[in-house]
Amino acid sequence: MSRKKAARGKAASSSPSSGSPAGRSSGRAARSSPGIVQMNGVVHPSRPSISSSSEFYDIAFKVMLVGDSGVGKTCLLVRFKDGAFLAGSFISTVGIDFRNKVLNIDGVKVKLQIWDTAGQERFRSVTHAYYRDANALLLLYDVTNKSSFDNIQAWLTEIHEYAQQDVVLMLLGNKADATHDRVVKREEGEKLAKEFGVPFMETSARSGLNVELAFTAVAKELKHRSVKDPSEKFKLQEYVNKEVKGVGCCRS
Ligand SMILES: Nc1nc2c(ncn2[C@@H]2O[C@H](COP(=O)(O)OP(=O)(O)OP(=O)(O)O)[C@@H](O)[C@H]2O)c(=O)[nH]1
Ligand SMILES: [Mg+2]
Repeated sequence: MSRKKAARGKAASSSPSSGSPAGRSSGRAARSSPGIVQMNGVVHPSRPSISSSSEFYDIAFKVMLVGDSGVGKTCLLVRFKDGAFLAGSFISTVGIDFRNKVLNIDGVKVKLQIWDTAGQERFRSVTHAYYRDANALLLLYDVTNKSSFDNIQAWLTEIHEYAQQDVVLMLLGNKADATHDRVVKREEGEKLAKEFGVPFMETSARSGLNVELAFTAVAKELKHRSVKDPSEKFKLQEYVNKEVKGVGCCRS
């Protein structure tokens, strides 16, 4: 059977490979299932599945959330996974955690294994160990916190040092709902993203603005790269520009 089952887990102290169910199931599948080809940690089944369960998937990718402590990485993931906002007091992530979500991208079930990293400096060495396994990175800053924006350049340096060269990267300006506390303009985010040639959008884990879009765009790009169908044209930047919603527009 070519379908793999998605899992949920926590891996605060485990190593990238031992703590990664996608990695483990990919390896097993590559050895035991004749219809599967494994490339770069990605599982490619050779025939369509007969299952319609959302727990099963065709291809799997690892996505990492990075950025300063407090920018909203955990809230963004919870919003995407559970459709809810984690209100109340701020509980900083310790080490690293992950959640899985399967998306249907043009008829292909794409499993995203999303790693939620700790933004605090003291966990940086843990985060470094996970970069090389990531297929995509969502780099967040907080539009109400100037230093989180100023630190983006340092994050990009770190990404260039530790992540794969072809990693899919997207810059997200989170907390776009907080209009009264905003200190970073959308145009500033756009300018920085342009400078570094990365797609950009503002998000809000609180309102849900562009949250689904951020993950879907990344999933589409990864699926496009892995399928390599010349008849299929997909440009991440164009897709984002077309689909992105502005503050005060609507819930996503
Ligand atoms: N207004 C607003 N607040 C948000 C949003 N996202 C997160 N927050 C708040 O920001 C604080 C930090 O959110 P987290 O998601 O825990 O931040 P984090 O990036 O995971 O932080 P670390 O785990 O320390 O790296 C919490 O108090 C959240 O309620 C958002 O979109 N809008
Ligand atoms: Mg967190």
